[in-house]
Amino acid sequence: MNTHSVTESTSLLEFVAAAWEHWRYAPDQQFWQKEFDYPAVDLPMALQDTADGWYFAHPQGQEQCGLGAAMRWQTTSSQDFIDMERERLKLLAAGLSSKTTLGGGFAFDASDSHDEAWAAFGHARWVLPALYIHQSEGQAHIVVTVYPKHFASAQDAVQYYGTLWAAVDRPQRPDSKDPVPVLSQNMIPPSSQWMALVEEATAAIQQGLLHKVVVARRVDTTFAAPLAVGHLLHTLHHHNPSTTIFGLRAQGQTFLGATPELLLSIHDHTLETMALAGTTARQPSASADAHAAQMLMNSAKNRREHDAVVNRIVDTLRPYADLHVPQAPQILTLANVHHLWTPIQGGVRGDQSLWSLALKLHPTPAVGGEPRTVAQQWLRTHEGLDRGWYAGSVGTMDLKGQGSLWVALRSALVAGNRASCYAGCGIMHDSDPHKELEESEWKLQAMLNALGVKS
Ligand SMILES: C=C(O[C@@H]1C=C(C(=O)O)C=C[C@H]1O)C(=O)O
Repeated sequence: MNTHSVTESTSLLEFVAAAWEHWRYAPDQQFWQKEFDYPAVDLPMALQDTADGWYFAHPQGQEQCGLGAAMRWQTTSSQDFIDMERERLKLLAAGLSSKTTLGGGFAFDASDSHDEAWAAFGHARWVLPALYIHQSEGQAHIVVTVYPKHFASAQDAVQYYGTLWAAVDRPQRPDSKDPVPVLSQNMIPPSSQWMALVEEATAAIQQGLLHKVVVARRVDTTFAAPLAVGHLLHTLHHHNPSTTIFGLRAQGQTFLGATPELLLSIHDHTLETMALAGTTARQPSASADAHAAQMLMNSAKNRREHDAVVNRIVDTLRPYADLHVPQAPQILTLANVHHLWTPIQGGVRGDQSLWSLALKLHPTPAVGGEPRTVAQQWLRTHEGLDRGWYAGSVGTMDLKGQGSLWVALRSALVAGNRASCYAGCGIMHDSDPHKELEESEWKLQAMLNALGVKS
């Protein structure tokens, strides 16, 4: 970690105070960092108690959480989309450890004008957390990063870190089991209108304007009391153990979900990504479930929908990596649905960072369409929905430019007692609007079940 002259034996808050005092005599050292180990804590609950933070839980059991901000980058206008590649290099030059982890992501459409509902998140948002916690197997590893310039005094700094630490270091709280009653529910757009939109998409494809487009819808639910996001994250994890659970908080609002789809990860010059497209519902009996998966595998419409994603990913990444692409998809089975899935790996040539390659990939035709710019334009003029960060990307990256970004699916924006859940479906020339509506409902279930709401 970064050098500092504060002794190893100091407690977290003593370190914060000492960092501020030392900085007055060594102002050239902008950041002060310290690592320590601690018994595992309830990170979803810590996130719930912190207005600004992020959380990821991985299927293999590791959790990552950032609380508060030592530095924050956020863009509210599409003109100045943040170049995190440049910011990453600046942080390295400032002497921060290359293992320093940032969390954040970006909206689906960088040129979209966002609804008020998404204002807290902006177009893109990355945070270097004041407290970073990585934990697995009952052990937490904590990194404190202090940027003393933000604080008028050591006391100010101690107060800020003290509040964050209080959210972490507290007794286990009982998890509320009862769902919060629903007051009202609103489909955006109403089902019949959404099916008409799917028909329009099909017509545009039949006319040859585009090959595929993913059309989304939203369900807004108002509850009788504020939602507890810590509890929601626990429930999502419990119901969807093979997905990546994410929660991002900005100004007390939370964007959270259980995504099965990796946009891109890069570690040690090896990249991983996937094509995930083509969907069918799970069935109650084992034999019917296996039959449903086989039908999906044999479905010409789903295979074409899937191949559009594989081909786009391969064409985009081939100039930068030696790719291994399986000949045929496999079945990925989740709590509510089966998907067609092609995992793709590759050796990255040169120094391509996560950020630079992810921006080339996003949005894949799994959430946007093909051709990409035509589909984006079609969605802007027809979908009539501000997706915000839904189908955008969320993840973590370190200062070496490594990390993982997921496609923000099976997700909801939660603010107080309101939740907006999103889902979309890949439309091809032969899509049936009724079937697509049904498919969007299976996808919505991941969030609605966690909220205790029947779709
Ligand atoms: C767009 C969503 O999911 C995407 C679309 C899929 C499909 O059309 O079959 C499958 C997986 C995801 O890539 C969503 O969940 O909202």
